Amino acid sequence: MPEVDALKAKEWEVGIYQEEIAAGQGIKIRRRPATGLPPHYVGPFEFDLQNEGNTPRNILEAIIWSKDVEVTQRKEKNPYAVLKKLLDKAPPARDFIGALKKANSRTSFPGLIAEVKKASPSRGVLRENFDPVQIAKAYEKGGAACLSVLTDEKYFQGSFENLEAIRNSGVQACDSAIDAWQIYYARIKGADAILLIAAVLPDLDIKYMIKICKLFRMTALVEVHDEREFDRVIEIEGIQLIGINNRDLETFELNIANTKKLLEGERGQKIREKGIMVVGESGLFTPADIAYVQEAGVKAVLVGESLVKQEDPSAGIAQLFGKDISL
Ligand SMILES: O=P(O)(O)OC[C@@H](O)[C@@H](O)c1c[nH]c2ccccc12
Repeated sequence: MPEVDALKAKEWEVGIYQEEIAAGQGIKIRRRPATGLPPHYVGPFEFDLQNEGNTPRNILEAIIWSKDVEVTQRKEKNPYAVLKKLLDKAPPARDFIGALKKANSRTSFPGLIAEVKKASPSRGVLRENFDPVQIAKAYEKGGAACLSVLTDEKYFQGSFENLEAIRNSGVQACDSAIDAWQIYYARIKGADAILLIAAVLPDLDIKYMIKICKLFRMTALVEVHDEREFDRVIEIEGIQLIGINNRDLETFELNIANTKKLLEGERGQKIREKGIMVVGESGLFTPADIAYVQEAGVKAVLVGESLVKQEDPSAGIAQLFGKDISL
């Protein structure tokens, strides 16, 4: 069918154009493998070249490629027309940043976003007897201001069902969002916030997704890992919450000094001027770690492993802060 081929050719051209824009912003993660065109469209030489790009370069790229396939399939089952109707039935989004601020002034510690995460690609299974609702309740009892719920099934053994089951505290859907569809779906399942990763999303996508969040009264937590990502994101209008990930998602390397590095000097100044709240993410295990990122300027922290691994996640929070921060 020639029309189908023509459409494929067009999609491929648009894809290449998008990859170029992303690369120009320093984004190394490719949205999908370069599968190339039907062989009769390009010469055999180009076709071979394209297919060289069909192995993901690192775990983050592997996650994005499989997410792209997943979202495409999910969209077919639940197209926008269906989601739009369900949106009205969803419980309204709650003030995620407000909850963090409140916790920060109540405890004088950074507001805690506690993560409900069964497994991760870097650490494997973190907790065998994993009951998401029970863990969420323990987090709340222990004084967490908000929750982060992994929805990715393949790499984090999470799900949207887990998200839906946990609706007592402010919840953030933690997934590699690459498409607006995921924001719609997360909102329907009860999410108040969503994570957007600057290492994956070009500026225009971030801007677009922030608009959708605003429309749904959701909070976007925009995650950066290095100076370049920070400098891109800080210029985007309407961002209220920036996360600094101490974990490099391409290499898994952890370094909590990353939070400090990105908040020093002019960057720290700028973020304070703009009144943007900063979340210190990943690799926080001790009261000293919490004190370190707080000293660097964060008003909130996102913590998974060190809490979810504890038999009693509630007690885990008190251990992490060196103090009982429950009401
Ligand atoms: O388990 P840790 O080291 O406390 O990290 C939590 C959180 O920062 C981490 O899970 C995370 C940060 N950004 C992400 C993006 C996708 C998946 C997971 C994440």
